[in-house]
Amino acid sequence: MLYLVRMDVTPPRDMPEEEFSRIKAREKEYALGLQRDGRWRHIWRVVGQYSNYSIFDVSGNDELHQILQDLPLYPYMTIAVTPLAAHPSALPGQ
Ligand SMILES: O=C(O)C[C@H]1C=CC(=O)O1
Repeated sequence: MLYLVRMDVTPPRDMPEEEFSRIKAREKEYALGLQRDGRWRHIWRVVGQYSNYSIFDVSGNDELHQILQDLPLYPYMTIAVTPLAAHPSALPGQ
């Protein structure tokens, strides 16, 4: 199943920059792993915001929920999930 996910990150005000940098480095490794195995299909920065739009291709709600909950930045995120279905006007394979 495909999901459009928006993640808005609010960095903690009281966390030392070095500690937050370490969390971001773990987040990047985690995100790269999921991109390499095909489950995190796209990630795009929202211009001017500490936010992204991503497309996930996973088995369903439970897998996506686990993936999102395991994001190192999860405690500092607001997440919106939109499940996607095939559009009848889409070219085959799109
Ligand atoms: O920067 C972000 O948008 C938040 C998060 C999502 C992937 C990643 O590496 O960081």
